Amino acid sequence: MPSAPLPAPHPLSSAPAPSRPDAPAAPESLQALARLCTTLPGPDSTAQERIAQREAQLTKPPGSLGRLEELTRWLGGWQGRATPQLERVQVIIFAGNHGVTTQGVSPWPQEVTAQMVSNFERGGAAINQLARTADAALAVVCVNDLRPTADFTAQPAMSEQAFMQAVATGYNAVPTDCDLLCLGEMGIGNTTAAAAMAAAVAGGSGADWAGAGTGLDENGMAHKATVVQAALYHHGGHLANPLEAARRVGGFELAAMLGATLAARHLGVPVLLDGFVCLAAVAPLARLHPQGLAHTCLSHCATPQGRTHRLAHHLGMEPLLGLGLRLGEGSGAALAVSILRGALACHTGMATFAEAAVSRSEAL
Ligand SMILES: O=C(O)c1ccc[n+]([C@@H]2O[C@H](COP(=O)([O-])O)[C@@H](O)[C@H]2O)c1
Ligand SMILES: Cc1cc2nc[nH]c2cc1C
Repeated sequence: MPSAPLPAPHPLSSAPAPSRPDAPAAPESLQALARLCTTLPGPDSTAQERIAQREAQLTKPPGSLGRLEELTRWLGGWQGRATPQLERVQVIIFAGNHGVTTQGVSPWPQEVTAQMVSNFERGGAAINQLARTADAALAVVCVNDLRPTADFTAQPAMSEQAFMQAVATGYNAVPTDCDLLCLGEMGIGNTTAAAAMAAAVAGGSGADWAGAGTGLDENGMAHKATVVQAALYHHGGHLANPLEAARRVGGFELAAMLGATLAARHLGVPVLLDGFVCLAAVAPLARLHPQGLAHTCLSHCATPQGRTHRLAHHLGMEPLLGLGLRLGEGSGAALAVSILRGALACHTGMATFAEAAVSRSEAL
């Protein structure tokens, strides 16, 4: 990826970079994974405090940059930097295939997953253009070599070993030195897996969570809802355990996104999540730890009434954008990078009241 010139650094960024915590090795069993999900580091509160102090000195009415101010604190808190940076932004697309496609839940054939991976590699997809404009590196990871999961209406999507391997693939894919991770996915049929995951984590029926995906009509959606419902019946009480839900009704790329999000937490890397599939994949982290998704930010929701918004609301998350995107690939996450760059540019580039000789309001 060609990289644009970096912005002039704020004087504080010449301070030595904090040493990154070494993440524990990828967990090898479901029990070890559950343990790692419940022993999560918190943000750097000193960095957050210093960011808030500088924010209060900048030439603007307090709070007037709205969510941008909160985003700068979020970035710095999880990076462990009083001056956050976005020099190395990484988009990772995890690709996987789904046995449940044999039930006719997607209007597209399974081979489109591999074909789109080739398209990503040749630079022809939307995410290639959006990652380039975000000045982000792009990596594509085919999970389980794109061999499909089992049809989860009749058996678990993955064995414990295959699930743990997919989690480790995601866990080990996160560069230790990146400043921000954008997650994306590609997998024909994965909105059915995401719908089942959403039902398992947030409750509700197949009809509550089965959407149009890549373009089903009303009849197609009704059929997809019955397929999800059949999976919910089949796996029953096992789905109360969020990691078992991810193994039984998730998918390879969803498991990898869960692993990547967990590694990012242990590495001090904030994460921008893409749409419905991405959110459903990482939702187990929120069920296992009350702050399990605090280092993540949901980049977008297609519509305020839609399923992604409903799931986000259930998880206490507020999307940054609402552009009607329903592509996947990490497209919304890549677009949201520019919002973070804007927040950071204001925080590092604005003059303080003292520097600019602007009088402060006595009333505030
Ligand atoms: O991220 C989303 O919100 C989203 C919504 C609809 C479709 N997709 C993408 O479409 C594919 C899955 O759609 P489907 O209909 O085959 O389940 C997969 O590659 C996703 O990236 C993604
Ligand atoms: C063409 C196509 C591109 C995609 N990108 C992400 N999901 C996708 C699904 C399809 C079908």
